[in-house]
Amino acid sequence: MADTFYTNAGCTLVALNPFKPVPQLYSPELMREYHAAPQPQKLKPHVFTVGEQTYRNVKSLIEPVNQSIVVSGESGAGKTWTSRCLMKFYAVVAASPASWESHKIAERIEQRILNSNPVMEAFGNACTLRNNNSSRFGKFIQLQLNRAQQMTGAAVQTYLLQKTRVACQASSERNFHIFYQICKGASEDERLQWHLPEGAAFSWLPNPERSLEEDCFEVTREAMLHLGIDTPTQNNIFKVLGQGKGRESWERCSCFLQEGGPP
Ligand SMILES: Nc1ncnc2c1ncn2[C@@H]1O[C@H](COP(=O)(O)OP(=O)(O)OP(=O)(O)O)[C@@H](O)[C@H]1O
Repeated sequence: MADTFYTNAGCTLVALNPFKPVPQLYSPELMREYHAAPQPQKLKPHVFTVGEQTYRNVKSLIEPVNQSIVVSGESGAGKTWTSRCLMKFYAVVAASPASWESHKIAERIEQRILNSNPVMEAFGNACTLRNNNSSRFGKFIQLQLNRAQQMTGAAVQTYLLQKTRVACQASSERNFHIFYQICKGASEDERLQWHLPEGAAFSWLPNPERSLEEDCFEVTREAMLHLGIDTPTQNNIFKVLGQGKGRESWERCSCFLQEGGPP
């Protein structure tokens, strides 16, 4: 009721999911305010305080020591959101190189880091009963800084992807977003190539009528392009996904499942 979504519990920041947009809480101006504050912990509790404190820990030590932030909580608590927020924060604060050329390189790295989110989410997230955009995998994101604390790269390691969702979904849940994205977003030509007849229903793509903001194929394609996955490679990927939706593959999948083999 007070619109206060963060509080401290010892050294842990507790975040409450507002379940509504609160743009002023994540503006670049606020990021810079926490970044410039002499003592950010004296400002209101915020995920930017954690981000800044961690950044300063790397900076202040003579021999830099790796820093980790653990984001945990139940499904729908806001972990994905919080991780995205931290990545945006570092993209702003860890990118003020001196020369124009290095500024351009830093900008490209940031863009790639941020573009990894829609791709990971299209292929690894799905609509569940608890969360329309639920991550069905865990991830370890590593942001790499150089000695001047500028972002020079990132690596993402994923684990425990819920592969069985491809073939089995609980009622009222959906398959991975990417399948709905290609079904809804493919052009007539692509439909032919990817074996997606207009208006066809697929037994393992339940609840396609639900229209989610995550169904946007264009965003995924654009992000893939920025990550260096060119259009012919993308087409091959989507073709495999489209072909996998045929009845025969589905039957083979369910057969495997019944026999206890890999889906
Ligand atoms: N700080 C926030 N401000 C506004 N909306 C938020 C915020 N945090 C979360 N949300 C909303 O809540 C939804 C669920 O959050 P999120 O997907 O981050 O949960 P999660 O903990 O990653 O869940 P899962 O474990 O299922 O992947 C988001 O899609 C978003 O709409």
